[in-house]
Amino acid sequence: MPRPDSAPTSPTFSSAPPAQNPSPPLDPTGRDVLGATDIARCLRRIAHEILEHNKGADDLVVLGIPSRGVELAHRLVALIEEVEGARIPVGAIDVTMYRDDLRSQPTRAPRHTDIPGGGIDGKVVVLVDDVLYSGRSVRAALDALSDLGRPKAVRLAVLVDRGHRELPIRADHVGKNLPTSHAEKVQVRLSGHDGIPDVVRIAGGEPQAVRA
Ligand SMILES: O=P(O)(O)OC[C@H]1O[C@H](OP(=O)(O)OP(=O)(O)O)[C@H](O)[C@@H]1O
Ligand SMILES: O=c1cc[nH]c(=O)[nH]1
Repeated sequence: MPRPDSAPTSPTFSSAPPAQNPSPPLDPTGRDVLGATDIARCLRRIAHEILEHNKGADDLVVLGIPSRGVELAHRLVALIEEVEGARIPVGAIDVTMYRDDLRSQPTRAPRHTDIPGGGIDGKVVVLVDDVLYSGRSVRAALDALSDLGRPKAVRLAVLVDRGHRELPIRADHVGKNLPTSHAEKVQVRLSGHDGIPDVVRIAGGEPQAVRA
């Protein structure tokens, strides 16, 4: 969902076009933990946190991790722009080829990388994703970034941190911390990407009735 005037100018780094996988269905037995209003509120707070930490919008570049991180990145940038009245470079960074589980999941289709015209050298890159779990997607994103340039700093914003990190990675900005069991799955659906109202649902795990 690039903005009309955000077509990247040189340098640009593009891989394959976005894979259009249909969203898997939401688990009808899951429980909704965030709705559209909650998600909007989380994003507004994160936008303010980013500006506060960066002392304004100077040098910011916001990159979403496909797939839903890209929609969230665009939403965050719209909110930051609303506050700052300045255009903020926004794009996407595909992590597929940098994953350490490619051998065990060889069928992952490459997604879309779209680095804004000014590149990332010397910039404060804010990586955006919907869910932070093992941390392996973010690790892959850091590797992908290092092939594209040398940012002054990299920060991480996620809508949901569900815990269970397998790597020493933490988010700087978190919409909602959701303690989960390994057996559960956090399902995020966003109107632009999924064509249904925004929702975060926890699916799977133990049946509600036997939960402590
Ligand atoms: O911290 P991790 O263990 O890496 O898990 C988090 C990642 O998993 C999901 O992406 P997924 O690869 O399932 O693709 P999707 O965004 O298309 O759902 C999610 O969007 C995060 O990117
Ligand atoms: O629960 C999870 C774990 C990883 N990625 C998701 O989108 N949800």
